[in-house]
Amino acid sequence: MNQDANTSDPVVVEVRAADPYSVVIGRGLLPEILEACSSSRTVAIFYQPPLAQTAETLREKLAEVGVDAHRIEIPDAEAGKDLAVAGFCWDVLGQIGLNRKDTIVSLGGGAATDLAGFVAATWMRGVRVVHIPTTLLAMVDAAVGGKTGINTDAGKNLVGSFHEPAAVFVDTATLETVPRNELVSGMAEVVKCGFIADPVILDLIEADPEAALDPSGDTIVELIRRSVQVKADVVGQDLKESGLREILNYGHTLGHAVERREQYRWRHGAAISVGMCFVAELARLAGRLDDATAERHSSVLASLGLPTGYDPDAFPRLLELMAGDKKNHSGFLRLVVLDGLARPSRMEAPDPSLMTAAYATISEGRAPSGGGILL
Ligand SMILES: NC(=O)c1ccc[n+]([C@@H]2O[C@H](COP(=O)([O-])OP(=O)(O)OC[C@H]3O[C@@H](n4cnc5c(N)ncnc54)[C@H](O)[C@@H]3O)[C@@H](O)[C@H]2O)c1
Ligand SMILES: O=C(O)C(=O)C[C@@H](O)[C@H](O)[C@H](O)COP(=O)(O)O
Ligand SMILES: [Zn+2]
Repeated sequence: MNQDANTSDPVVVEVRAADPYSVVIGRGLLPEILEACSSSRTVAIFYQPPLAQTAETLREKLAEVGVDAHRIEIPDAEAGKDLAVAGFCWDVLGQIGLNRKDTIVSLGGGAATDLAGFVAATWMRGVRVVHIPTTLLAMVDAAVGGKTGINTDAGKNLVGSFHEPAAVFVDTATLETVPRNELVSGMAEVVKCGFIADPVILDLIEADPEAALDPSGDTIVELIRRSVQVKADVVGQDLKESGLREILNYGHTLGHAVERREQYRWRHGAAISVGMCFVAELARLAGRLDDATAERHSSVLASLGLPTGYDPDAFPRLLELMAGDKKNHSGFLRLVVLDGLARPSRMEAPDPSLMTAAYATISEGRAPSGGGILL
């Protein structure tokens, strides 16, 4: 959102939901952001600490067009997805008098869009939210589709709401300050989109993984556009995850368990990278996925620097944690698996011996405690 960044014509992906909205992808999107917010009398900008200067620039520009804009810093990363932080945000909204004609803006990674989206969903039973995702992961995934939430002692994202944004502004110039490990983490969700729906994504990454990770290159913009399109197509058909949307949870059943076991010190993308390798191997052992597609998981994820296995001793605990997954029915584990490339399906009540074997295969040779990969 740097006002000095080179501008070019933005690409727009439409989310054809009940209340349609646009995901605008480009560089230097400040004019579009101001236009999206300027009909509100009051705007609250919830931002993560590294975005303080950007938040101040946005606040000043909104003030120049007569908006009573406030910037409110939230704790970084998963520490922000917390009930006490949501309570703090509600208090601030009360103090600044934000009402149903007004707008909440999120500025930051997926933890910021999830928290601000949740606060917007609950304040006055729902106010407008505009997302400005600033990590790769938030651009391709968290800012689109209306899933909002916080973590509780019972698990990750167990408290939340479906609350779609009024608009999403993906300013790719913001990627230039994102630490490399966060870019790598975001690539896991990009790869997910490749396996579940758009294999061209995998071809682009395999052709040159370093180019894919270049925050100012053309490849990353194409990967963002394709991933956003995958997500938009899915959530446009099934906002509330009554069926199709579950495919976006590919790799997340084990991945969320790893995140919790690591007390959120692992990056989300690193954990779901392991989760995708696990379900690929499980589907292969169950005779549902061909060897080449299964092996392609670990090769493409490893080429980006993502982990493909985890602590060999952790599986009993991970199984306990997976029992709380939101996709489970009637006490049975339900996993998203592939029956082929871009052919997502479900596996219900998986054979425990196959799961143990799949986990052992991906974790072979790993050090206990996950090998210290925090990514
Ligand atoms: N709602 C959804 O559909 C959805 C989808 C995927 C992930 N998620 C959630 O998103 C979260 C992960 O998001 P994330 O990976 O973006 O993590 P994050 O929000 O924790 O951000 C990662 C780090 O990058 C920093 N950062 C953000 N933008 C920056 C910038 N431009 N320059 C420098 N530093 C910057 C942040 O301050 C943070 O330290 C998880 O909680 C996950 O559950 C939600
Ligand atoms: O949008 C979705 O639907 C997803 O599942 C996207 C996931 O990448 C994302 O991590 C999401 O937050 C997971 O949601 P949850 O319902 O499994 O908590
Ligand atoms: Zn995810």
